[in-house]
This record gives sequence, C-alpha cells and structure tokens, in this order.
Amino acid sequence: MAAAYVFQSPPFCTHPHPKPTSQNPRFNPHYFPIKSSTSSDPSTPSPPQPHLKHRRPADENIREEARRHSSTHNHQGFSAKYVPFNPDPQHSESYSLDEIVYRSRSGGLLDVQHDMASLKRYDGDYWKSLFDSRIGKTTWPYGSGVWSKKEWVLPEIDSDDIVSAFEGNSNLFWAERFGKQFLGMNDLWVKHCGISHTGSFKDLGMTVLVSQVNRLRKMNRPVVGVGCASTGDTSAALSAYCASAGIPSIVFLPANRISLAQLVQPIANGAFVLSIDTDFDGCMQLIREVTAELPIYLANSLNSLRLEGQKTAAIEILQQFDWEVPDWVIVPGGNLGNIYAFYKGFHMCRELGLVDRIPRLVCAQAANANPLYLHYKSGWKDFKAVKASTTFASAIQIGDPVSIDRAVFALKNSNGIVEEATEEELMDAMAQADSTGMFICPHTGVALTALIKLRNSGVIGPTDRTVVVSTAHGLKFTQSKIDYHSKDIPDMACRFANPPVQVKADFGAVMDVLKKYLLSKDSKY
Ligand SMILES: Cc1ncc(COP(=O)(O)O)c(C=O)c1O
Ligand SMILES: N[C@@H](CCOP(=O)(O)O)C(=O)O
Repeated sequence: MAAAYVFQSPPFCTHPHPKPTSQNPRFNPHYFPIKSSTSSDPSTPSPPQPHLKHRRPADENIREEARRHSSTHNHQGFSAKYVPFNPDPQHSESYSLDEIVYRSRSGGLLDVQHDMASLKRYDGDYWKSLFDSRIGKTTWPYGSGVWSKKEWVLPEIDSDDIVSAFEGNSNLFWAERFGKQFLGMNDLWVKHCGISHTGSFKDLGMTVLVSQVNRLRKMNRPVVGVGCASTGDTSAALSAYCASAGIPSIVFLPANRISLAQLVQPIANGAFVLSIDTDFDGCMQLIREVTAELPIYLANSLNSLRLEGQKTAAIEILQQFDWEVPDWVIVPGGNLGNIYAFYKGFHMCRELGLVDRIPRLVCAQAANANPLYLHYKSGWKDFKAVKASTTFASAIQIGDPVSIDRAVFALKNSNGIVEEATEEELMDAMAQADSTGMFICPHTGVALTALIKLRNSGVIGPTDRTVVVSTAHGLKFTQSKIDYHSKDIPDMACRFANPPVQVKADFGAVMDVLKKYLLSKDSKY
C-alpha cells in the first residue's frame, strides 16, 4: 500500500510589517496602497491620485508593473489569521493562513479573522474612496472586484502570487419590470454574480483560494493539487483558476446530477474529473477523507479562505448603492457558505464605519433540499441533515451543509429569515423573471420565490429596497428551461411556458399565426 502523505504544519507567519509612524500613521507611504497627497490634516484621507497615462513601459505587463511597485506598496501592516469560528472570548487558538488547516482543534469550523485594530486606523470614508478609486481599472490586481478590497481579503499576499480573472464588479440590475408587474415593488435589484468568468459567484472565492495555493506552492508547501466536491459551479471555478496558474485540479462530481454545461467546464480546463455514483454529500465526505490523506488542498467552502472572496459581493452591493444599505438581501443556500460570506461582508462594512447598519438576510432553499429551512422552522432546535431529493436547482441539492453553523450565526445576527421553494414555484419564478428580460438560473428562481412569498405576506414592503442575489448564469441551466417551455415536466403546469410555434414555410400560414399573435397582444389591431 502506498504510504499516506502527511502534511507538516509550517510555523506561524512571521512576516515583518513596518509600523506606522507615531506622528502620522495615515501618511506613511509604506502603508498606502495608493499614493497619499501631502495634505496636512491626518483625519482626512487624501483622494486617490489619478494614474498617469502611459506610465507602464510598452514591454512591461500589468503583473510586472505591480511587481515594480510592490516594494513601496506591499507592506501596509494589515494581517489575518485562522481562528475557530465563533469562539468563546477566552480562546487562544489561531493559525497562520500559510498553514494547511481546515478545522479547529475541536473539529469545528474556522474563520479568517482580520486585525481589525489595524484596519480601524483608517476611517470609513478612507475605505470608501480607496475602493471606489479602483473600480473599472486594469491595475493589477485591483481591477478585480475581489482584489480591489485586498486589504480586507488577503492583506499579506504578494500581488505577484494572485491568480485572478478580474472577477467581481458584477452588475446590479434594476429589476424594474419584474418588480412592478409581479410584486408592486419599485426598488428591486438583482445582483448578477453569475455574470462572471466561469458563470457563477464561485469565482469570487476561488481567486482567493487558488492565489493562496499559488503562494503555498512557491513556499514549497506540500500541495500537489487542489480538489473539491461539487454540484457543478465550484468545480468549474476551481478548474479554471487552477488551469490559469498551472496547478493540477481534481474534482469529485455526483454522476448524472449536474448540468452538461457545468460538466464540460472542468473537462475543458484540464481537471482530473471523477464522476462518482453518489450525491453531493457523498462526494463531500469522500473529498474530506482524501484531502486528509493526500497533498490535495481542499477547495470547498469548508475552507474559510473561500468566504473571504465571496464576502466582497456584499461590499460591492453597498458600493453600488453609493454606500446606502438595502433593506433586504436574499441569497439561495446549499452548502451555506455564501449566506455567511454576505453577512461577514456587511458586518465588516459596519464595523469599519462605511455604513451604520446591515440589511436583513433571507436564505432561500429548494423544498427538496431544505435542512436549513426545517431547522429555522423548528426554532433553531436540533439541526438534522436530510437526504436531498432531485431538484431543478441542482447546484443546491445538498442535505448536509458544511457551513450550517455559519448560516445560523448569519441569520440570527441579521434578524434573518429562511424560506423554501417547491419545484413548481422556482420554475415559475424563473420563467416569469426571464419573461421580463433576465435569463436566470433555477437557484435564482428559488430566491425570487422567497421574495414573492415574503412580499405576499407583507413582510417585505412595496418600497423596501431589496436585492436578490443571482448566483449562476442561466446559460448553464438551459435544459431546465427547455423542459419547462416544452411543458415536458411531469406534474407541473408550466404556466408561463412559451413554446415555439411550428409553421409551414408558406406566406399565408405565417401571416395567420402572426395576426393571431398580434391580436392577442393588442385589442386595437
Ligand atoms: C448556483 C448556486 N447557487 C447557490 C449555491 C449555494 O451556495 P452555498 O453553497 O454557499 O450556500 C450554489 C452552491 O452551493 C450554487 O452553485
Ligand atoms: N454549489 C456548490 C456546492 C459546493 O459548495 P462549496 O461552496 O462548499 O464549494 C458547487 O457548485 O459545487
């Protein structure tokens, strides 16, 4: 039998960081990711300076340019470490992010804890103007929506180690017609996290995780490859970011349970793909066992690094509203890392003075895979995993979510709500949204169903500013739309189906069907 690989824990990170000067911490140039002005008022952060045109020599790429600047810009004194998730105040357990560790000593979840005291040396206005200054630029790595918040994500990583597709900065869509027509709402928004490099929000977390792996490999840590269990989106993101960095990726997929578009993504990106005859929970169990034995780094959201990237979507929403806080944010939940990531992003903005409150969070689950919903309905008593049944929202067909504790924490601390959606409800909601110009995934249909229910019961008011998080691109789930619009789903009325009309190649026949159609649209015709 082959000998098992054993991870060795490296010592804690001991990078030296220059300390701010006692006279004026704000204007120590080593602390500034961008140049400070010569303003003499230390309480007012200077506005970022515009970049000079043509400052990069023609034969230098953006990564090399960042490297040239790194000696002056890389040491800002911020740091982060792993700590047990929601520990008791007396805890002293912590790990460097350069260690390979996914669980606390007691077997609980970990969290990335930032040195908030050092971040608090800068006020909320400073952070807002810094983040705002980076949007839409190509400066490495800040052109990424995730890395534009680098100081709050992985402050100590060298920009040269970052693996990024300039993810994030996804559009926040004003769902004008859907809001007005179906809900009587005028301030409804959809955050299109699925309009992204690999077509889902997973890119936000994966750029962080794979960048850290890139760093670990350069430090000669024992990481031969990176692995995940997946319902299709994590594997797509993992394989793309690994391929971009030349790192082997290994993905465990539940056989015949993910869409074809999702399956082809890791295949095309050169991942080692195992199609396993079990469900997602079975794959998750296997990858946990395998990563404990082999030098394969675990990329699922059990690994708290992922959530550091995902939390930037929450910060981005605030930024897109010019730092005004929406009333509600609705997120579809499966393995339940993302709902906590949203909470963490909002909470950090409040703690660091960018906003004065956080939105109420709603987590939406498919009724066929609803362990969190059942737990919520029981008054948060005795969580029980379930056997998840097949759902069109296949990426959230998860019965034993690894981040259950994180999700409960996020919901309890945001006055949150959990809702569920039946198959018919989620498919109808998806079809209705598509009919107003969106092209959403079934998981977003789950979130919209939650909104419809909460709006109908009056919990969400007509003028409440509400954001629905769309987690994947609809193009990954075309088969579900084809089934719906073909009315090809047993026991489903498919009320909003819009099947194509078969017509002969004949002028009269075409005119007949067109007249009938126009009549149905316009009574004056
Ligand atoms: C498209 C999509 N939406 C929602 C989710 C749920 O996210 P989480 O597992 O973080 O709850 C996932 C993955 O689980 C997903 O792939
Ligand atoms: N929907 C996910 C399920 C795994 O979630 P993760 O966030 O823990 O990686 C997927 O696409 O695989």
